[in-house]
Amino acid sequence: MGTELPLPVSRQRVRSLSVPPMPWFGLDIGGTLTKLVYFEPTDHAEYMDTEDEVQRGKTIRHYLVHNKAYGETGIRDEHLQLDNVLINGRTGTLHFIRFPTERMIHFIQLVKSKGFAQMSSTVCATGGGAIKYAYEAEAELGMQLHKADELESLISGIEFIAENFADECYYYDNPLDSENCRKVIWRWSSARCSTTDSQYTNENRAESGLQYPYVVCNIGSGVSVLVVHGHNKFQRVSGSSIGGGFFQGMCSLLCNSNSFEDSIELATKGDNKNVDKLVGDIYGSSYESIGLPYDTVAASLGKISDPSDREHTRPEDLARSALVTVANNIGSIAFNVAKQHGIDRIAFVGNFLRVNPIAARHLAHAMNFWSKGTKKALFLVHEGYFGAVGCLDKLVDVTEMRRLLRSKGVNLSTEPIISS
Ligand SMILES: Nc1ncnc2c1ncn2[C@@H]1O[C@H](COP(=O)(O)OP(=O)(O)O)[C@@H](O)[C@H]1O
Ligand SMILES: CC(C)(COP(=O)(O)O)[C@@H](O)C(=O)NCCC(=O)O
Repeated sequence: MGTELPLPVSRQRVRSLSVPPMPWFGLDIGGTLTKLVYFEPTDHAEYMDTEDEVQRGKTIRHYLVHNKAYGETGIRDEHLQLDNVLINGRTGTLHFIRFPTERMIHFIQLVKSKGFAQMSSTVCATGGGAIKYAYEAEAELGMQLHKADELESLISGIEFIAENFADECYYYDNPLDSENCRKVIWRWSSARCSTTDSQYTNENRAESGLQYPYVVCNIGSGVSVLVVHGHNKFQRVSGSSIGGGFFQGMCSLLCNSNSFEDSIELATKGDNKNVDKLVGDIYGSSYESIGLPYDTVAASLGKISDPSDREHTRPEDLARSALVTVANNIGSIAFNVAKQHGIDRIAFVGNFLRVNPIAARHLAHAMNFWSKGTKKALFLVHEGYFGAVGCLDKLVDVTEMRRLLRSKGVNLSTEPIISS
């Protein structure tokens, strides 16, 4: 049976598919943050939505779209809202909501108390929490999650958004030059493929509109680095535990910071040169023969190894050092992956980059500097939401597969759909 499975459908065909009942949610339950994407259809007139579906949509819309904050910790990122999105054959608006994963049980109770569980017919879920909280969610709410793999959803979401929204990707020109730094839109789907490795071709471009290959570096609680060769073809090649969780943990310990936003605010006011030892501090100049400039960090926190230094250390400088250390370390891993695979484009995503242009600019500089300008760090506006979008977008492949299997007379069970 496996060999008879159809290839994924092209986007041109999706309008003709029968799709699961509305409303649709994509939920990415991560190590720190849960990301919820709500699709609000705007094309009821064209489709035969049942009265029941339209009514459900109105009730959920009233709660989600009329508010920007939910309970104590839920937030809707209104600035990220996408209108006129064609997803799984339907047109509508994507709304982006987040809350801390530690509130997940509370969230399940809230959904139950508002009676949304019976209403939301299609909840696609990904991230570690889709496994960890599956029992509670399904038992408490009496519904089944459509589970999808975290990294597959991530790539699927990146490709869906980057293909459909021309202004999604950008890079930095002169990233560390405070006067001349500027953000430049990168038209990913129309730029020429610039890979240096002849084994990679543009063969998939016609299908997806994007160029391959590219590297994705997802900076969430931890870090995953993936090489994407083509549509649905990727490999996780590296990772690190020194990511967003480590940064916030360090700021909590070193600076008594209670939130990510506070840590970023501190780091913005700080100067890591007060606590980090630079190449210039050791050499008195740059280390030219191996190409290390004067202002490269040689040793993070290297200036405060003596206990007496602690009295004069400012929390702002420590937060900045933690931020730069994490960014440089990730930059080094991502650059080495790109170099090893001969790839010139590295897309950095994940919520560590939220309200965090300092980290993005350090990453951009690192890619530029170490590749002598041949490799480009790309950033995406929807930073941490790609997994949630991707698991929703993947619904159509699963639906199509089920429909075709049914049409071939295969008796499908009522097990949750698990795409792996
Ligand atoms: N409001 C926030 N609360 C907590 N962490 C945040 C927040 N905004 C950004 N972050 C950063 O984003 C990281 C989580 O990124 P995310 O991509 O959502 O990963 P995960 O899926 O592991 O939760 C945190 O470790 C932190 O560094
Ligand atoms: C385990 C994870 C995929 C979970 O994803 P996250 O919730 O951090 O976004 C990620 O944290 C990770 O890849 N950590 C690094 C593990 C390592 O390679 O060292």
